[in-house]
Amino acid sequence: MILKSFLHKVFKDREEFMMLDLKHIKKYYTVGDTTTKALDDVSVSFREKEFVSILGASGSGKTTMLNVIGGLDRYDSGDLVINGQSTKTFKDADWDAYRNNSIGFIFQDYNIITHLSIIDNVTMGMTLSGVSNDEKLKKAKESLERVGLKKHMNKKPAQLSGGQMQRVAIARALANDPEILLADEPTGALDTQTSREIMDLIKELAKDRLVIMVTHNPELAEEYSDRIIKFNDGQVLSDSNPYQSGEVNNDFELKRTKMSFWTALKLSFTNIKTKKGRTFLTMFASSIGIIGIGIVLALSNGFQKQIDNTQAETLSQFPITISRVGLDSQAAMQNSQSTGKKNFAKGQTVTAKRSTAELAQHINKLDTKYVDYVKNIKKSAAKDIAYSYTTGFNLVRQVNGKYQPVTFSNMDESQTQQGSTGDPSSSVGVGGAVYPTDRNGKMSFLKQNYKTLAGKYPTKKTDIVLIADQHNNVNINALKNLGFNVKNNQNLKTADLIGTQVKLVANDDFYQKLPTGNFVPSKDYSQMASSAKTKTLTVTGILRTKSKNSDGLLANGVAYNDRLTKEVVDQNKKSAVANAQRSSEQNVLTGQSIKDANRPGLMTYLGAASVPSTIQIYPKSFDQKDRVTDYLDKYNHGKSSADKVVYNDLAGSISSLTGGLMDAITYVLIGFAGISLVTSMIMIAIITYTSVLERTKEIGVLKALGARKKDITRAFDAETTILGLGSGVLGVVIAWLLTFPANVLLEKVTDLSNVAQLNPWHALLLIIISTVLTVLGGHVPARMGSKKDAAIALRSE
Ligand SMILES: Nc1ncnc2c1ncn2[C@@H]1O[C@H](COP(=O)(O)OP(=O)(O)OP(=O)(O)O)[C@@H](O)[C@H]1O
Repeated sequence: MILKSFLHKVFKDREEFMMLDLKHIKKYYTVGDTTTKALDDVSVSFREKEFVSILGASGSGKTTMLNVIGGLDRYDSGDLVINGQSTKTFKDADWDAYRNNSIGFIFQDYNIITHLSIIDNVTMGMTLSGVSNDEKLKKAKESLERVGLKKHMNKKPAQLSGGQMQRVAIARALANDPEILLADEPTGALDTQTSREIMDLIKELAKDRLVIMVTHNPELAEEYSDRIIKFNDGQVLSDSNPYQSGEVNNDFELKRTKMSFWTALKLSFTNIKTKKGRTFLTMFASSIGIIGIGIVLALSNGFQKQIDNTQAETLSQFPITISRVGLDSQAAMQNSQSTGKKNFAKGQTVTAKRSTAELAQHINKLDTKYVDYVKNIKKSAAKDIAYSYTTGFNLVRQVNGKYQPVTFSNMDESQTQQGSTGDPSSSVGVGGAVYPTDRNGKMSFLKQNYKTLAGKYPTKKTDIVLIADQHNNVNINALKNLGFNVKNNQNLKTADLIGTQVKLVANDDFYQKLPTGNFVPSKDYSQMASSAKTKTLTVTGILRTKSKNSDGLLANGVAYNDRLTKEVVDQNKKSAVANAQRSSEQNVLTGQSIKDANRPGLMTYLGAASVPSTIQIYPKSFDQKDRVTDYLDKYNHGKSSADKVVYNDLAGSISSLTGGLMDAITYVLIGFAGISLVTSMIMIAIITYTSVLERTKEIGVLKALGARKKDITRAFDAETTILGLGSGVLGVVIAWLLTFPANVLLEKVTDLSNVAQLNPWHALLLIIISTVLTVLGGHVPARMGSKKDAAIALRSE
């Protein structure tokens, strides 16, 4: 042990430790049919501290040997022993670390990364091995000082002379304090004077390390180096001072390298800065897709908001309607599916089948139980509920001094044949629109949706109104059926209509019983009019819709309060004719037998049944509508299909239609804009590929400094990240700016203000998409770049 340390000391003093040992190294290049033996069984050892020059003809394998020693190129066979450690089992990461920790490269053409500052060039190796910032800077300054560049430290590489550039390269090689300095014709590009200065410097450095220099200049080699090895055809021809044998200093340990993403970003950023114009154009071109999508989203957002607002405003006015005869959309759908088969039937039979329309028809049982259920809808969800009873109104009016029967219908009565259907409600006395009373008893429905064209809003149950459309048209049949003698397009004074009185006669006064047991309307109208039970209805106003949206809410013609119908039903329920009808199998008015289907209609007409024919529920707001429909759906849970009550939600079907339409348009437009995104992705791939080609030399230098494949990929990924982020932000900003002129234009054309609105979340999403797509597009060329052979990369021009 003591002996060993003694020997160690003695050998160390004599600088006789062995640093490198090449054992039968072979490196062949095969291109096509020819094989070049660049290194053909080379065995040579190097001391820990000496200055070795390698001479030889061009193509004799000098650079190849330097590259093999420096770990830039792999030997085919043999072994390279570093400090006693074989490199046969070295993995990529070990080679990377070896280059970084132990090797300093100096090249003929300096290989300075021109877009980085001098300091950054010098510190790159240390950056890769994760040396702290302060230490890096300190060491970089030291080594720059050592090569005599203290004064020029803040210049850009392009501002330096050749000699100065080479000094930077030497400073870079020194900065990490490597054991081995490899110089490939370091003075090849320099004049004699500068060459000498550089050689002095290298000689100085060789005092503490192994320097291996390839040169074509035998004089310089003779003058400066301790040992000259001559090469010929890949073999060692002569060696002026061969190393025989000796101790090995066994303290070889490698520190792994790793480039942080931050370093990669910095590297890419400085590179991008050297080509600002191109970068901006690239970003702009690839932002076009983002601009497109941004605008489409902004517009569709705005339009959807507008549509939603309008819908909420207008469609909430439309009631959910439950009629005695409803449309079962589910049954209708099933049926249309089964009849939708394309094939023609085979065989010689025909099938008896109910029609689609009939199958879809659903008879709702609007009994008291259901009415009570509906009455319990929360007031916060439904503001008004109108129950219409298609009960017959027995009406008479005095025309030209004589009472005559009239109706509230707006059908052309001369066209309908009375009694033909056996359901009098289809032809007589029924009609007109029923408007609901608020659930708190007030009559705000009309005030909300209609304004008075003439007269006043109704205040009592017996007040009735005429509904006109926005052009002041009133249904001519409604007027004729009230006994007015009018022609089409005839103008009437509102004063002539307001105050019109109609007598509403009770069943018992209106019908007389015949000896046969049937009932017929009595003919003595003036007596009916003066009966105690008769009510006087008065037209108090002519109303017109407030906005286009509520047009059609009530039918054009006579409208009356739902409480009036309820009162008539209650009155007529106990009438003789109703009682008779209840217990009769025949129509007590005509004596004809009645079909089952028509019976409920007839019963309600005569007031014998007090179930409503239609229930209209007015949701408080568009949002509350769902609560109402949910409530109605709940009633149907677990009921047989015959007991189910189906409703018609007109507003719902309209809104789902327009919503779907907007979505569809948006998707199509985004699809188009998406194509340009893909285009820009391809463009980025091409640009990254170009960048990889342009930076081949840089890749070689980084690898010589110990960068791993991953680090190279990372450097290019960082570049595409910057590009993608830039184009995303640019695209979003441009799209946002474009919303302003777009809004001005849209306001001029459509009267809608502030339609285009870019949602900040969408903007963020677009930036992320742009970045991710760009990085993806650039990743493949980045990988290609990282796989470039370092030795070949350094040889590239
Ligand atoms: N990647 C490669 N593919 C094929 N052949 C190669 C490759 N690299 C080097 N060679 C060949 O190997 C031989 C040795 O090349 P090397 O560059 O080591 O010679 P050199 O002595 O350094 O020459 P010079 O003094 O001109 O730089 C040459 O014949 C060269 O053509």
